[in-house]
Amino acid sequence: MTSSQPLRVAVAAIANDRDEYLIARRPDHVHQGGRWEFPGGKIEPGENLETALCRELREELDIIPVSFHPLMTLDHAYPDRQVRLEVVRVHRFEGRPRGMEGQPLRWMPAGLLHTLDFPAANRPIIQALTLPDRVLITPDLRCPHTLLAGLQRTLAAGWVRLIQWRTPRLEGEILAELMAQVMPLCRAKGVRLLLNGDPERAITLGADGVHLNSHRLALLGQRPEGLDGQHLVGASVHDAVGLRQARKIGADLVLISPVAATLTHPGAPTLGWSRFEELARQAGCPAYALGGMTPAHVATAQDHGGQGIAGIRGLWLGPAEPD
Ligand SMILES: Nc1nc2c([nH]c(=O)n2[C@@H]2O[C@H](COP(=O)(O)OP(=O)(O)OP(=O)(O)O)[C@@H](O)[C@H]2O)c(=O)[nH]1
Ligand SMILES: [Mg+2]
Repeated sequence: MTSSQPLRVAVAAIANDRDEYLIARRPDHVHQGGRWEFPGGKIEPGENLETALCRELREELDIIPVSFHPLMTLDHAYPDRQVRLEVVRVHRFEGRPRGMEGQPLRWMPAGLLHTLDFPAANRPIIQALTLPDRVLITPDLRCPHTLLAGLQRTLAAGWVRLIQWRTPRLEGEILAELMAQVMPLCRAKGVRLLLNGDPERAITLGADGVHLNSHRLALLGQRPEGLDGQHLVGASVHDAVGLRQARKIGADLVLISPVAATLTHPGAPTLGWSRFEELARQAGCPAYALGGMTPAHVATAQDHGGQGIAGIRGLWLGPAEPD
């Protein structure tokens, strides 16, 4: 096998209605043996992803997937083989899963998957399953009271689980004091917050991670120091060059923009959904559509290989226009 021909694998993240995922233990004697996996297997010559998925799930679990959408495509080089995991999220299936090859099965909550031993290629899949389908970006306001009030109203609505805190006009002590109030509010609701700014500052201020704008991303040679596996690193990208850089530094999620026309950058050229899809498929991590997006676009973004949408409008409950 040459490096230009990775082994294509259909991988199924099968969900039940309690947001648990079905995992199986790989037999000891096979590649990555003994580790947990998402059911699936090699795409045979002449098969497409869908036919391979249906065959593998029948052979391994005796179920028929009924409703599913593409989650992500991952290229990974193990020392002994290159794989391309074509990951699908299965929402509905017929039948009751059984380990047809004698493999142990388990339903696991998304939030506990990271505690188990999976093949190294699986990390972005597990990240994707724990990340929500929308990212709230805060409006660029200067008044801490208005921001705090908007945040409280937004958190009370309960629809946001991940926030990119982007207030470029707030600095120094004012930002530090505000974060000291914001972080406990988010924690109490189980909401994660990424500070758009300097990675060191994000850690000092107790954020759950950092969001890198395209300029900061371009300057980095590696994942920012001090951000461990529990922290998240997000990045803004606009093209294939940005995406490569995001992969290089091990970003956990990317925001791809501008997908559609946006009030924030009026008149700027847009990518459109087909270009978004090309980029999302190369991302190697969950990709969100940004630019002119509202929650009504979540399904469209997912149909195009995205994790969901990011934006201010439709998510933030409070004044959003610059003050
Ligand atoms: N099914 C599956 N394979 C994975 C995962 N992660 C991962 O790196 N792989 C790799 O993808 C390849 C697919 O393998 P597989 O052993 O499931 O293939 P298969 O069902 O067709 O098995 P067979 O050829 O023994 O019949 C293996 O090299 C495996 O290590 C995962 O989560 N699920
Ligand atoms: Mg298999």
